[in-house]
Amino acid sequence: FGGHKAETAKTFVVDLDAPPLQRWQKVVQSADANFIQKGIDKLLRVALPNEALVKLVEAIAKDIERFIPQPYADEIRGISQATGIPLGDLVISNIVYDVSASGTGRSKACTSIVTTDHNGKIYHGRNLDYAEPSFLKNITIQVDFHRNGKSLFMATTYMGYVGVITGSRHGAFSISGDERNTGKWWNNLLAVEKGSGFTFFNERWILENKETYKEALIEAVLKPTIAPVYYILGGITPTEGAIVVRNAHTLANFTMLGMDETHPWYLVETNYDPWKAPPASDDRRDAAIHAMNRVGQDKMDAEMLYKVLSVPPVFNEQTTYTTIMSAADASVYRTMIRWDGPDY
Ligand SMILES: CCCCCCCCCCCCCCCC(=O)NCCO
Repeated sequence: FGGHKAETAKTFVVDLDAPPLQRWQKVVQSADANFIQKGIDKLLRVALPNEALVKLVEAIAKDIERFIPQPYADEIRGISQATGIPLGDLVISNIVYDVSASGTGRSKACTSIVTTDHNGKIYHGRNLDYAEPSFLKNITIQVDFHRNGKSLFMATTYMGYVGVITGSRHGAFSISGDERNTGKWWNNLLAVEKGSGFTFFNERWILENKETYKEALIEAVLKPTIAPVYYILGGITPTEGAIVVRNAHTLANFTMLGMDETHPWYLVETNYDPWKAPPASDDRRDAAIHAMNRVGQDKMDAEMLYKVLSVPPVFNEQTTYTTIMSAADASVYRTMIRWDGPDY
């Protein structure tokens, strides 16, 4: 692909003990607000193609006190104050997944893999694929969330996006979210009104508040989300890995490491239910399985997992970044911005 090289994403510290309004100031002070504003405009046009939906989402974004929970509301407000990007645009960008994920969605692509090496060490890798990838590549960052003066968890996000789609809490668990396009966007909006959690605010909440893999898994299974989603979790011992398939309010299904007889040492999730065959038009799952089996458990490590996630079409024109993490080993957390992908 292309002639460019992947680059390591820059890391910023966000101090959870600082007031929410100020937490992201150092992160966004280097941001090109004009570039982000233009990118948001393009991204929202693709993600929210329906005029009725746009109007409803604008109404939600105006009523930030009612719909957006703390501390996220104040964090987004602080980013708006620091950059001059209108608050409503930032709110909509931060909840775009929840209000748009549906069976009528645009192209689907994202891959998460949890694997064990021959010693039982867990590696968790993911490709984050989304609309407007060249914009998103430009704003991809790693965030080292601190509490009590110490690193609590690492996450990969986009500048201005305060939810977490990919993250690892040291010595405990890692988690990634893949889009599940099974619902209807109007049901997602009704769920906002009912007070369910925004999917990637929930994921961040789990990273901030749950101290073990087991606790994180229970939360991912039980906590209602606004949109359907696949949460993929990795732990720190050889059997700790799971795909949690959520239908917004309820659990749809659950697969654990070891359950698949053909490859008990790893789990692969793209954007399709594990018990159904993926569509022939977008079979990234079998491509990933084939690549994992070619490497084999004996040779599996962080570098090999990165190579698996670099095999087309697992790696594709919408891939913005690849993160490799291992909750048991804080030295393994690396996000590569995929400038080596095909131009979008
Ligand atoms: C102010 C910040 C602007 C950035 C907005 C970024 C929005 C990103 C939303 C990402 C949602 C990710 C869903 C999971 C990934 C996935 O499965 N992708 C395939 C389906 O599109």
